[in-house]
Amino acid sequence: MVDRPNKPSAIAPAASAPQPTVDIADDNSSITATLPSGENVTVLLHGATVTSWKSGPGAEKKENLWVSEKAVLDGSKPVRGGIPLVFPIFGAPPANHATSKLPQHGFARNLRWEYLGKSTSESTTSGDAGTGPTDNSVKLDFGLYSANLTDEQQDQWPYDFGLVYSVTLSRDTLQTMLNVRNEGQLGFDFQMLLHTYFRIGDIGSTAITGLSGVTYTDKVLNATEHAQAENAVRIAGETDRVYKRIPQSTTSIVEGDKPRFDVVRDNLPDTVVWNPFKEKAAAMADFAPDGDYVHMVCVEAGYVSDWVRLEPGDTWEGGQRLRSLL
Ligand SMILES: O=P(O)(O)OC[C@H]1O[C@H](O)[C@H](O)[C@@H](O)[C@@H]1O
Repeated sequence: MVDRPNKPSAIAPAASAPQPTVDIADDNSSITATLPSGENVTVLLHGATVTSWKSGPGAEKKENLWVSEKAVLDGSKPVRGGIPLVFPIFGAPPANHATSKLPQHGFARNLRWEYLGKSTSESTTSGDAGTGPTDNSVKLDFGLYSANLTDEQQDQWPYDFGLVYSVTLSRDTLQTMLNVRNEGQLGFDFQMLLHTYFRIGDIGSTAITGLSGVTYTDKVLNATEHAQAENAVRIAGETDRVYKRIPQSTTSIVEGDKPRFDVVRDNLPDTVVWNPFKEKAAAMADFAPDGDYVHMVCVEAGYVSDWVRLEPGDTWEGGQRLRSLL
């Protein structure tokens, strides 16, 4: 028999057993963080786009985000799905404005971000004091700086800035926060938006609530202004609405009579509700399968009805907390 004096004791005391830790996988194009309880998030460095977020009570975690089967993930165009980050302009830029030369939705979703690292935390949930199960969370930080822009992009938007985007995963929530710092000598104006594509069962039985009484611009109806009369926004055709200066902080996505997601805005006054529906979905080269518009809805928290003004040396922070109710 082989003598193995250094073999660790098989009956080590429980207290010294290693605690399960957050797993981080980095394949040089994306970062995936997995909690010991199985929830996970993947962030593509291209655009710092969240491309997957899985959670749920059982061992089999469920995908919360919709990503097109034809989404382009190689950095040559923005990702059709997940959470693309829109900065410093939402939509087509206005004429005669500092953003006029930028592409639709700006440059942040088109550039490779830097992974800055992770921080983890643990909290003990209720139960007997100190002995309940442990809840882990992990925060992934990503950075984009004016120096990361091409010369052409720097000419198109000639400001010095630093962006830090923090994606925090905990048991049933995903928080995404953007910190914007003006590092230059000139003040600038920007818009930002978190273009979240939620995966849903069926658009026909889905409603968006929490927008009652809010004024919106209907981009499908020639940018006309309306007030949201009903509590539930239902989608039965192409929908593209900018809900502005919303007093309530939470917007919910309800499937049938069951709440499915809560979107809690932090320092973001507006929300865009978008579904391309049948014809527009079929016309988009990177939207697949064509019929999947029934399985997605975009509820996009942002600062888009106005501009955020940032003077030299100042910082601004805003974002969202998504809760998956499974
Ligand atoms: O095709 P994209 O540039 O990704 O934009 C997709 C959509 O984004 C937002 O929801 C806008 O309100 C829509 O007008 C736009 O069509």
